[in-house]
Amino acid sequence: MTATLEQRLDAFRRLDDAKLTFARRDWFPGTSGNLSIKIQNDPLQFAVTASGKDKTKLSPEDYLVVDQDSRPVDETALKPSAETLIHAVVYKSFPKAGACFHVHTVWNNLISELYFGQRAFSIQGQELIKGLGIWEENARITVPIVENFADIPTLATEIEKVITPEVPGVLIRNHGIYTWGGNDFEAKRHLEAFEFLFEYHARWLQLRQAVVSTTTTN
Ligand SMILES: CSCCC(=O)C(=O)COP(=O)(O)O
Ligand SMILES: [Zn+2]
Repeated sequence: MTATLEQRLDAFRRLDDAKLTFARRDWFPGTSGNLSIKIQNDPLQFAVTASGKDKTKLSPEDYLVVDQDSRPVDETALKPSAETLIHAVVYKSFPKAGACFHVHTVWNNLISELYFGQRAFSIQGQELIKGLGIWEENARITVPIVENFADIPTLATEIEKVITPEVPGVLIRNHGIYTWGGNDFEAKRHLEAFEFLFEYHARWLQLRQAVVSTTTTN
């Protein structure tokens, strides 16, 4: 069965909301980023942003519906995001995922490069970890980091190998983050929590270095 018009319009409207919210935060520099909302699992169909668009703007040609092979379900001149395969990997790995968001920010890029040697970024004891749906006392999370392969099928395969149900995100080195959730509300909350944790950690490292330099020179 294919998605109904009502289901498509609902997904497109939700994508508009998420896109404009993230655009206000400058999370789509240089047309980067892509967003999707799942419409159905069996067979998989999801609405995804069209490739190369200015994601700070709304237009009638912003989204299309694709299938499990990332191919458009309808006749369209629009090209799905170049990274649609990664959204498909997320939905196939986690059938409960209902939305998947990808942004490039300075903070997620800095963290991805700083910790690429360990192939993961870990952080503990931060209140915003609860924003990821993890409520245990003094929780520690580990976000995997993969190489930024230019070949998207290779990148998607690498992502498929490292993503886990415990932590709803993956960093791509010097590229950005993919995060997901049961629906668009949850995926947005996860993205905001991740971005807070990345920025906090990067700023904390800077501040600590400044304090160490001041105390050793005085
Ligand atoms: C100019 S950003 C390079 C491609 C990218 O990483 C991205 O997120 C946007 O690609 P899309 O095809 O979804 O527009
Ligand atoms: Zn990207």
